[in-house]
Amino acid sequence: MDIPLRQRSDIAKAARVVVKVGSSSLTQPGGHLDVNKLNYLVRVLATHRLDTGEVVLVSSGAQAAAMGPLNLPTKPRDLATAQAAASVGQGLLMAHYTQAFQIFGLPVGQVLLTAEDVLRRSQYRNARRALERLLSLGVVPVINENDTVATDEIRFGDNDRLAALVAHLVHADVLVMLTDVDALYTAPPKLPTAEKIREVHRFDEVEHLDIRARGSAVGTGGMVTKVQAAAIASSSGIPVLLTSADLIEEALTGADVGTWFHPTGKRLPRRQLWLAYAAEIAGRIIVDEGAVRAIAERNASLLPAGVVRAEGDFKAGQPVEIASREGTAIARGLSGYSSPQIGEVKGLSMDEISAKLGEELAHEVVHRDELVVMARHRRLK
Ligand SMILES: Nc1ncnc2c1ncn2[C@@H]1O[C@H](COP(=O)(O)OP(=O)(O)O)[C@@H](O)[C@H]1O
Ligand SMILES: N[C@@H](CCC(=O)OP(=O)(O)O)C(=O)O
Repeated sequence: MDIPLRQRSDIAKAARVVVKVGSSSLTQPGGHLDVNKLNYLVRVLATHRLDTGEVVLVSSGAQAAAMGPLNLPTKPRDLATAQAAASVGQGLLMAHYTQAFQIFGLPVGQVLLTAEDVLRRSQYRNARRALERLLSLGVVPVINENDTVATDEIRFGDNDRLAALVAHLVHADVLVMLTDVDALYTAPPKLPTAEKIREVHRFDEVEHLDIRARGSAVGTGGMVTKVQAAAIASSSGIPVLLTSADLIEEALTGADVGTWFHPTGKRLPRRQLWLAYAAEIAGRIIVDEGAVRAIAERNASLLPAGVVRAEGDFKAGQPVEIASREGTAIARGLSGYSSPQIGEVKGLSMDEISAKLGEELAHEVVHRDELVVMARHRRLK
C-alpha cells in the first residue's frame, strides 16, 4: 500500500499484514496444540487473505506444542531439548496450519529463519526473494525461528523481534502482535492499578512501565520483547497493533481494540536496522550535550569536537554505542576511529586535528550514513 496506515481502522484495507501469534495463544496448558484457537485464527486470517490483502504469519508454539507429545513437564530450558522439542512441535504446527488453511483453498509455506537471515545482506535478499515469491504464488507464509539449528549465540529466542524484522523485510503495512492480553497496560494486567494504554506515540511514553512480569508458562519474551518489537517496526515506519488472539477478527476489521503504536520514523535501511538492533557493540563513545542534540535532533554526524572519551577497546569500522555523559544510549554507529585514536582526537576541531595528526585523520567520528539514532530519541514525523 502506498499511503501508510494512520489508524487502527485502516487495517481493514491493509494490503500486506504480518501477524505474530504467541505460544500461549496456540497451546493448552498441558502442552498440546489448542485446535479451536488455531482454527479460529486461521479462519480470520484466511478471510483477510481472500477479501482484502496478503498475510504473513509468524507463529510461535513449536516447543510448547511438543511438551505433551514428548512428556515434558515444562517448556525446555536447555538448548538440546529445546531444539528437539522445536523439531517435533514445528511439524505438528505446520500439519495443522496446512489442513486448516486448505479448507479455504489457501496453500501455506513453512519458512524457518535465523537472526542472520533477516539482518545480513546476502541472506536478507535471499529471504526477501523467497517470501515475495511465496506471496505472489498466493501462499500464506508461516514463519518461525529455526530453533532446531539455532545456537544460543545466533538465536533471537523470541519471535516478537523476528516478526518486526520480517515486517520490515516484506514492507508490511502493519504488524499485528497477538498475545494473551488485550493490550499493553501501565502495569502487569493482574494488578488492580493497571490501566490500558490505547495509543503510543513515542517510546519514552512506555519506557518506565512495569512490563517484566510473565503471563504464561510457555511465553518467552513477555511484554518486554513485544515493546522492543513495536519499537523496531514503528521506528521503521510500520505501525503496530498489539492485542489478544481472541480479538484477531476485531483487529483485522479495524475495530477499536488493543494498543496502537504509531510509526515514529521512516523506513530504515537494513544496515541501520542491523546496527540498531542486532550488531554486537564493541565499545562506547561518550559525547557532550551539544553532540547529543546534533545527533538526536539534527541527524548530524558525530564530530571529534563533541567527543568526551571512548570506552572499551575497538578498531575503526566496528559498531559502537554513542552515549551521553549520564550514560544514556543515544545512537549506534560504525566508528571512524579506533578507541586509542579517539583518545587523541577527542574535543578537537578539524583544523586542530589536521595540524596535530595530519589531514587524513581529520574526519567524522561516526558519519551520519553509518549512524542510527535509538528509537526513543527520534522525533515524531
Ligand atoms: N504492563 C503489561 N501490560 C500487558 N501485559 C503485561 C504487562 N506486564 C507483563 N505482562 C504480561 O505479558 C504476557 C504476554 O507475554 P508472553 O507470555 O511472552 O506471551 P506470548 O506467548 O504471546 O508471546 C501477558 O500475559 C501479561 O501478563
Ligand atoms: N520459536 C519458539 C517460540 C519463541 C517465542 O517467541 O515464543 P512466544 O513468546 O510465545 O512468542 C517456538 O516456536 O517454540
